[in-house]
Amino acid sequence: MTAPWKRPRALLVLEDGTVFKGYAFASAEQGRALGEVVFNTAMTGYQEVLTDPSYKGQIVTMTYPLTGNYGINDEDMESAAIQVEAFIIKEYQDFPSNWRSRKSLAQFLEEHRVLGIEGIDTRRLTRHIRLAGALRGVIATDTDDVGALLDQVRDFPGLKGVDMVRRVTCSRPYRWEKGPQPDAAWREDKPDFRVAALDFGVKYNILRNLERCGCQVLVFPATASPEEILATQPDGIFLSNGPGDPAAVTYGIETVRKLLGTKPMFGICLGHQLMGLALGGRTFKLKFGHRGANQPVKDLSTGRVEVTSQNHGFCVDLESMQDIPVRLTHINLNDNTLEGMEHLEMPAFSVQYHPEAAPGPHDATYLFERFVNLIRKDKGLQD
Ligand SMILES: NC(=O)CC[C@H](N)C(=O)O
Repeated sequence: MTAPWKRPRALLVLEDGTVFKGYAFASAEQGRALGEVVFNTAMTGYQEVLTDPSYKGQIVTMTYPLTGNYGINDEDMESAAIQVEAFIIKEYQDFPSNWRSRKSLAQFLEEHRVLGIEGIDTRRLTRHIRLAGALRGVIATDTDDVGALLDQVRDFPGLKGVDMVRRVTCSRPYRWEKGPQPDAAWREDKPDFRVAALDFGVKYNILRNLERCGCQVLVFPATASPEEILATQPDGIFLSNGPGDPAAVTYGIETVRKLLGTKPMFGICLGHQLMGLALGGRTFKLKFGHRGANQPVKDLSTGRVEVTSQNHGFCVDLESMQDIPVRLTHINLNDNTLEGMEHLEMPAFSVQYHPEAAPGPHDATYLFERFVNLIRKDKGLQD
């Protein structure tokens, strides 16, 4: 690890011409990284954020000013790799202290060849994004030529209209049991409910939660056909989170449309957005998105407020769902956007936020039990 005062200089150039100066604390030799620059307000959980496939195509900055102090462990991976395009922090702490820590954040970024920079005024950056909206940006350690970097950023297509799911979905089906297994067949010796999960960029903690609730899970690539999925005779269908613009995942929308009503269905985040689109609704891009661990969501049937973990830049348009037979179940208390819905005629429900947390509060884990109860009811095991 290079001493802070010897670290390579790094520039962050945003599409509107704003420039930030900092230092690379990991993978400086990568030279450049391009992506949509977004902020996450969680105070902890950088490992889960870095490995969440929903961040593909994005450069993430943490608003919490000190990062790296508890290192990287073996348990908090949300996928097998780092998914963000680059990582921006205020101050890097290179002396991890935690009983679970196996390596430092810098080592982790180096292993995955992902650029990490520090010394950025992340408060200014976040305030800028809040005013201007999420912006495309480039990080460079290999040049000071702002004009050339600006040209490069402006050539970058951004996320709108781009299918990012293809970059993160699994290449073939697999079974999940305490981790990805090499086979893709149900275990006949297990009585658990059988859930087919469509992998649009699934977070491991969702699969862990399904397992915890008594489900065995087969994970399918996003391009799997409805016939292929139904041929395995699942008891329920799960639609995962994932990166990018939901409207660009046309094949996923088509698959969800065909699967709706066949088996109980539960969607999270991108899965929720795809369900909204499959039902005939619309999605739009939020100004700067919701990313953090303290988003207040109201359960409209109980009036209870949940503090939730979130990571999304797109949203299902509430208005567009008005003539569709769904009940709105959850609403965001910060900006009144749609957070959850339930179909009135089919066993299907979805949420925009993350009941699996990772990182974040566990207020909403009851939704996994709700899914299992829906499966139970469908199988005639419960009224
Ligand atoms: N976490 C997710 O599934 C994100 C969904 C989608 N990519 C969005 O940004 O809105």
